[in-house]
Amino acid sequence: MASGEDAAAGREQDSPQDVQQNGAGDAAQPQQKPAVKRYRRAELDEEESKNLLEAGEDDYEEYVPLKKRRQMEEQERLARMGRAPQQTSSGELGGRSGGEDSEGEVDHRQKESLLVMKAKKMQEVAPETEQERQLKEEADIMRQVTQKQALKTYKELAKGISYARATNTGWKPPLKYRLMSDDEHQKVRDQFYIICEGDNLPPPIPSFPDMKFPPSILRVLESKGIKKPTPIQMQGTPAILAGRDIIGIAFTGSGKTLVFCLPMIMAALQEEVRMPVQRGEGPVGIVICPSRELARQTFDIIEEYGGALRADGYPELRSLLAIGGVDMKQQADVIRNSGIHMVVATPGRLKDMLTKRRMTFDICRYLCLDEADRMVDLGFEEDIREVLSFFKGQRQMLMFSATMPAKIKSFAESALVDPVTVNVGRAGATNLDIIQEVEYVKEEAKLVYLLECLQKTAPPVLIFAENKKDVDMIHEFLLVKGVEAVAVHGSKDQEEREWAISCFKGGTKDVLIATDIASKGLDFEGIQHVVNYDMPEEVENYVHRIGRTGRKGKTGIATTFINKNQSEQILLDLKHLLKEAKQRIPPVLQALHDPMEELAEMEAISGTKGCAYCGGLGHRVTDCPKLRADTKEQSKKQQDRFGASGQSSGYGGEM
Ligand SMILES: Nc1ncnc2c1ncn2[C@@H]1O[C@H](COP(=O)(O)OP(=O)(O)OP(=O)(O)O)[C@@H](O)[C@H]1O
Repeated sequence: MASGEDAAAGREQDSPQDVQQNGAGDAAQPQQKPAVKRYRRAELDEEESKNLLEAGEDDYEEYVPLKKRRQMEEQERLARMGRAPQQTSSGELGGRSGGEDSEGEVDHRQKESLLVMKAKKMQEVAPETEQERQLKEEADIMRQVTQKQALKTYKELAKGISYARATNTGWKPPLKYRLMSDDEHQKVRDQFYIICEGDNLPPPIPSFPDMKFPPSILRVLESKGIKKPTPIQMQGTPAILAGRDIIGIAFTGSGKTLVFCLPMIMAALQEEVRMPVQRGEGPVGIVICPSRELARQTFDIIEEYGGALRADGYPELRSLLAIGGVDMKQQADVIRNSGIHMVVATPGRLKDMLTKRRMTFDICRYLCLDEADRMVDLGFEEDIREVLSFFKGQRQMLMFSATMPAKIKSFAESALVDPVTVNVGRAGATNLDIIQEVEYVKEEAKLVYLLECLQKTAPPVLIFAENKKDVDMIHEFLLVKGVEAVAVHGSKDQEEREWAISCFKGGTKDVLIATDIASKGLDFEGIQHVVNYDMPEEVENYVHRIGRTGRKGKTGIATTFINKNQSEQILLDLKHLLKEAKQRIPPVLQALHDPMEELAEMEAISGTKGCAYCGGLGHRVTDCPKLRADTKEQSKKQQDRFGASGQSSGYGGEM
């Protein structure tokens, strides 16, 4: 057997490149090597060279004795660490003083070398930069917040069931779209700023009749002045009609509701024609909304289109509004007595009805979460999970919102099968049809200034405030001043809420004052002005609030009062939104130190603009106030759950 030295020498002769690289520090040797190589090559004629190449000898390297090689390695290591090599007494270069290494010393060094060399190597690795450290930290945070249980039924989780293919509805785009190339489809998407991700993308269809809706539906659309699909409708509707799961993100007022309502009506109609829904059966499709008001609005839309179908002789499609604050027995009776096709619900009431077996999902195959991210934010995630567990098989799942931060998106994706993501504009961006004005108003001057602000436009005007107390206070003040105002917040009873909304929608009241309950999804006709009496604590709420104006392509104004009571972080988020929408930035916001200016490079590297958790553009996830608040809230919930009473705090109730 060869000695260690021989073996080592033999191995290293086999890999001449190592020698070549390691020998870089020896003044004489490395210069000699290429010379030897050149000399040998020069001597070889072409024939010999070919022979040697074939024989594998072209990589000839001069043999370097082990001792010398060690010296060279040591010298190189020292050079890398920035230290000058020491000269030994014998004049040789080496890391140790006192002359030559004995064989024993060589062996000893070989034994400890694995650990020592690893430690040395680690020292040699370049230290992490601040940017790298932060990116790592961000990735860790996002991993933790998105490491939630997949959004599936308990059975699917337990049995590891997952679906590989989207549901099949049998719907196909008209032939002319099928004959178009992918490039031609992409051109249409580009023209309307539609960003679409997924496999086998369905084509965008810029015409309602081409989506093959029955004439009754086309007539209602026309009667409402809805002539051409908006970009989200153009791409989202065909995808849903084809049976695909989708995440739809588009700015406020861009017509998302029809994207999921019309295909649900078609699915219900198809089911009724195939096998009529009997007493106690249903629904075929369900839409879940974060607030009762939004649920009612969506329900009214479905009723209208369903009614038009029936008037034209199509089978009756029965729908149900399942929201809190209304007698559940009445809702259950509708199902028991006649069966239903479509349900629009809030999560809490829906969960109750399913748990009490007043409704089943036996034939349900269509589920839409409207304002999906807000629902998770409002603490409905567990309710949705439970609701989902009542499904008996695969369902087509849709999620819509104007804001959809990364944490929700990944949660959503866990539930979707072969999804299509349709994005029109950046998720969380403000609608560009809104003129955004931000004014610094001292707390004590707000009420008086509000009155002045109401003169900016004709009614109807919408005023938002963060707290119920402020809503009541503003309401009282405006009533005293003779303004025709109504108010809505979560502590008012259902009847009062519905009355206020219908008065405002009907035009008998000029001003509606509300908490964020009315900020998501509600579609009030012709609002020209939204006043934010305060800046909401979450920037997404700002986007939803001001989005009540500037709808249907009309221009609107949003006035937001800010003062020193707002945190710098939310003001920075606001500043970035204004910048993005090319709005005037008031001096008070301009003066804010903006850490994001220094983090531009990091944004480019990570590919995430602003905060991946809440979507705010003025901070990174490591500084997210919402994440901090949510984490605190979660640990409080856990304490409550396992606290002295031993009782679960349950869900927070719907808005
Ligand atoms: N293609 C269209 N052309 C013109 N108007 C439309 C079209 N589609 C929908 N609308 C109208 O635009 C208004 C806003 O639609 P919708 O409420 O669905 O918006 P949204 O995207 O859901 O907004 P939000 O994010 O605030 O919930 C409604 O009054 C609706 O009737």
